[in-house]
Amino acid sequence: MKIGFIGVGAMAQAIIQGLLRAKFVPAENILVHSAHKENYENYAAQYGLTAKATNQALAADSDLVVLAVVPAVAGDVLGEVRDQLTTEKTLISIVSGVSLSRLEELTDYNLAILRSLPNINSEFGQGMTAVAANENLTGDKKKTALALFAATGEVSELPEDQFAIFSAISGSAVAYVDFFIDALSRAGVKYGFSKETATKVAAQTTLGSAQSLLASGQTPAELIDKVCSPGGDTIAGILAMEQAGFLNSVVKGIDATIDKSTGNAK
Ligand SMILES: NC(=O)C1=CN([C@@H]2O[C@H](COP(=O)(O)OP(=O)(O)OC[C@H]3O[C@@H](n4cnc5c(N)ncnc54)[C@H](O)[C@@H]3O)[C@@H](O)[C@H]2O)C=CC1
Ligand SMILES: O=C(O)[C@@H]1CCC=N1
Repeated sequence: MKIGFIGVGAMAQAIIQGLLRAKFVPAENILVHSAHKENYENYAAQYGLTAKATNQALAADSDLVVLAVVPAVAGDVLGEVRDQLTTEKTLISIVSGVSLSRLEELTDYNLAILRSLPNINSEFGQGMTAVAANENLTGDKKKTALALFAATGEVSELPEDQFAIFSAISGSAVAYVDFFIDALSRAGVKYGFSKETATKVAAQTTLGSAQSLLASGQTPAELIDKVCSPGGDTIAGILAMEQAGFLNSVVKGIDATIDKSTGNAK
């Protein structure tokens, strides 16, 4: 099986690294093409992938074609490869905000298509990907397309009308969680920790907290209560964070993300 990536930017590279890590297919069965020859050729050479000279050549030689360009060029790129996307192939789109019906309109109404929204943690097998299949993607073809993302982390089938919300609290939220880790780390630096130590402590604490939350089956609020000793330090910190608007600032960030991805941003 050959998997071709149109676009080899940050997200495509994370998926490719996740697939290589999981040995999902041999490296040479991953085909790549993007806008800048020197970038995709060097990347392919570095990891033993196969560089293709054009989007058409890539699509013609791939069983699964992963569309991994920014939304603004997705229509043009699909127009370019429309003839090569024959119905024995599967198209996987990771493009935010482009619906299955739009993808069908831009290609072929008989083509099997998986719309997905991965996150960058796929690189280390820790991804969280939402998927929605069109009605042509069934049976073994569907199993294979889902297996690609399962090789890089967790996968959840979701109705398309929830994709923008998912994208905000997963795809984009990787950045927001890192923003929080950086804030903790800077606070450590304020009190004299080196940035390196503070970041390691903050990141491991975030990782451990997320793992404990998932393992415990409890709600975040229940775990917060366990840490807040009566009359203790943590409740003082929680109240000060709330006074500064922590919860609302997070929700406002998610509102802005959803507005931007649904075209409602001012
Ligand atoms: N970065 C992330 O965490 C996530 C990104 N996405 C989606 O992934 C897609 C790509 O995003 P990034 O990787 O962040 O962007 P990026 O800017 O890092 O990568 C875009 C890639 O597309 C290539 N490209 C541009 N025009 C092209 C053309 N005509 N033919 C072939 N390749 C072309 C560029 O050379 C580059 O390799 C977007 O649609 C985004 O919505 C989805 C979930 C998470
Ligand atoms: O920022 C973006 O537009 C993409 C979609 C989700 C994560 N990155």
